[in-house]
Amino acid sequence: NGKHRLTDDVERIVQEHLQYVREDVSNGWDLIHQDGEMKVYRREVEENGIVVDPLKCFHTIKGVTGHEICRYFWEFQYRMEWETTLDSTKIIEALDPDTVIFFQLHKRVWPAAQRDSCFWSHIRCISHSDEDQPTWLVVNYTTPHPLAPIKSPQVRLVANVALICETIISEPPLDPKDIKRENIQCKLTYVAFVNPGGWVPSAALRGVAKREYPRFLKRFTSYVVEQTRNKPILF
Ligand SMILES: O=S(=O)(CCO)c1ccc(-c2ccc(C3CCCC3)c([C@@H]3C[C@@H]3c3ccccn3)c2)cc1
Repeated sequence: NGKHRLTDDVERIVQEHLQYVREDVSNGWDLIHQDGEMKVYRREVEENGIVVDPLKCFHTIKGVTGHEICRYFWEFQYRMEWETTLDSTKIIEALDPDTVIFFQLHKRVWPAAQRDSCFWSHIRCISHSDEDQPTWLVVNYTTPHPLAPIKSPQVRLVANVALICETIISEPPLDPKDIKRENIQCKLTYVAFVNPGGWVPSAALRGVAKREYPRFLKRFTSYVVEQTRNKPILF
């Protein structure tokens, strides 16, 4: 796809996430939520008294591919179907067929001021020669934009988020055309570094994150399972 002004930034951040996703969560991470295959971890980090806790979630979803999960996460037209924490979302620029810039208004979380966000969103397939299925990923990364002016009282969020997915095919039939949804599953890793962009009471923000991230991941993945149930498998 065509080169654009953010090509180098996108490449750098994608490579950083591909390294980071391998880091294990054994030291310094707290398991804050577990629901079946979903495990949500958090590290407690503050920058100048602002909570910027990194979040890492591992989940295995039966019946969908990593491409399907990433596609529904990246595509604009589905966002308001599964995102319950947004007042609005819109694409303000398309940089290439796989990289767009979103401007979003996030629902206000009392007593904090309302947050808005402007980030480039990039979807990519990383094909491995050895493994049979490629890795699909989406990265959302804050960027300034003339069409997303910072306007008080909204506070600009700073986010660096990645959704990285592998597809597992159990008992692959000889002919790939015979693969059924009961033989596929997606192993996803979701990482989020969100800086609220201004002061929020630490306990309140940690409470919101602990409640909202698992809820949003469960709702999003269930939405994709529902939407793909009777559709041909998108590998
Ligand atoms: O995965 S994404 O890229 C999907 C793009 O639509 C993404 C997900 C979540 C956020 C996010 C935005 C605002 C807030 C707070 C900050 C102060 C007041 C609201 C939070 C905090 C962590 C808590 C939270 C977690 C999940 C959902 C909503 N709330 C998170 C941003 C991007």
